[in-house]
Amino acid sequence: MNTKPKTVFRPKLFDKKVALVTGGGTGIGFAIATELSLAGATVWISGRSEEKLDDAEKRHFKETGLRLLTQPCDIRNATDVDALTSEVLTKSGSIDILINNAGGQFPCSAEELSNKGFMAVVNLNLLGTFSMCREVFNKYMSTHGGSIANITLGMNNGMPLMAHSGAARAGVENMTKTLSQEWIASGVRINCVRPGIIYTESGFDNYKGLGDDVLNKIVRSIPAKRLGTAEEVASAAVFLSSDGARYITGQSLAVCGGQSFTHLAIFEQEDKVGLIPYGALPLKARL
Ligand SMILES: CCC/C=C/C(=O)SCCNC(=O)CCNC(=O)[C@H](O)C(C)(C)COP(=O)([O-])OP(=O)([O-])OC[C@H]1O[C@@H](n2cnc3c(N)ncnc32)[C@H](O)[C@@H]1OP(=O)([O-])[O-]
Ligand SMILES: NC(=O)C1=CN([C@@H]2O[C@H](COP(=O)(O)OP(=O)(O)OC[C@H]3O[C@@H](n4cnc5c(N)ncnc54)[C@H](OP(=O)(O)O)[C@@H]3O)[C@@H](O)[C@H]2O)C=CC1
Repeated sequence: MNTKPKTVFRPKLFDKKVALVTGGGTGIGFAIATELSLAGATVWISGRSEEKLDDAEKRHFKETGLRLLTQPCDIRNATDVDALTSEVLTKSGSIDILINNAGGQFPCSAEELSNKGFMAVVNLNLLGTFSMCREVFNKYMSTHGGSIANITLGMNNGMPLMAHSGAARAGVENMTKTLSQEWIASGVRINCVRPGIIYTESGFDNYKGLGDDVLNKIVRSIPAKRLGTAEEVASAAVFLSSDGARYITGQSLAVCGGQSFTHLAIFEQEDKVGLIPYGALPLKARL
C-alpha cells in the first residue's frame, strides 16, 4: 500500500530553497516539514529533544524517501539560537523560509500563575519567536529576502487558564505586523498562521485530562464539526511561504473550521482539564 503523504503543492515549488522549522520533530511542525520537503525544499527541523528529531527524520525517510536535517535547539536559549542558525547557514548556505512553530503552554488560572510560570510561556512563544526572527534576518534574510511564518493560537478573544499564552500569542501577532513593515524593504515577508483546535498526538499529550466527552463537546462547538489536522495547518504555512503569497505580509491566517473561541472555555474539574462551550460554564466561572 502506498502511504506516501499527500500534498496539494507541486513537487519542485521550493527547489533550491532551504527551510527551517522549529518544533519540526512532532505534530504540526512535522507536517509542515513534510510538506516543504515534498515540495522540493531542503528542510531543517529543530526542537529541544534530539530523540524526537531523530525519530522524525527516520519516519520522514520511511514515508517519503527524503531526508530532513536536524539540530537540537531550545529557542529560549540565545546561544542555541545562534548555533542553530549558524549551522544551517554553514551547511546549507541559506535560510529562505523560517517557520516558527515551537510553542506551547500549560493551563493555569491567573491567580495561581507565578511570574516564573508566566515568563516561561512568554519566553517560549514570544521571545523565542522574536529571537529566531532576528537571528535569521540579521544573518541571512536582510540581504537575500525570505519568508517567515509564525504559528500562533486562535484565542483573540481571550481564553480562561491561558493568560500567559494568550498574551504571548497576541504579542507575536502584533510583532509580526511591525516586522513586516520594517523588513519589507529587504524582501522579507512575515505572516502568522493561527490554528484553532488541531488534533496532534504530541500536542494532546499535554492535555491528558481531556476525555472523549469533552472532545465531543469541542467538536460540536466547531462549525466544521471536527478538529483540524496538522496537514491543514501545514498547507496554510506552506502557502504563505510560497510565491503565491508574494503580496501578503503582516497578516494572520486562521485555520479553524469556522471556530470562534468566544464560544469555548477551558474548565478544570477534579483532576480533569478540558474545553467546553463558554455558555456551559457556571456563571461564576464566566465572570
Ligand atoms: C488549549 C488549546 C489548544 C492548544 C494546543 C497547543 O498549544 S498544543 C501544544 C502543546 N505543547 C506544549 O505545550 C509543549 C511545550 N510546552 C513546554 O515546553 C512547557 O510546558 C512550557 C514551556 C510551557 C513550560 O516550560 P518548562 O516546563 O520548561 O518551564 P520550567 O520548568 O522552566 O517551569 C517554569 C515555571 O512554569 C510553571 N509551570 C510549568 N509547568 C506548569 C504546569 N504544568 N502547571 C503550573 N505551572 C507550571 C512553574 O511555575 C515553573 O516553575 P517551578 O514551579 O517549577 O519553579
Ligand atoms: N494542537 C493544537 O490544537 C494547537 C497547537 N498550536 C500551536 O502549534 C504549535 C505546534 O503544536 P503541536 O504540534 O500540536 O504540539 P507539539 O507539542 O507536538 O509541538 C510543540 C513542538 O515545539 C517544540 N518545543 C517546545 N518547546 C521548545 C523550546 N523551548 N525550544 C524549541 N522547541 C520547543 C517541541 O519539541 P521539544 O519538546 O523536543 O522541544 C515540539 O516539537 C505550538 O506552538 C502550539 O502551541 C496552536 C493552536 C492549536
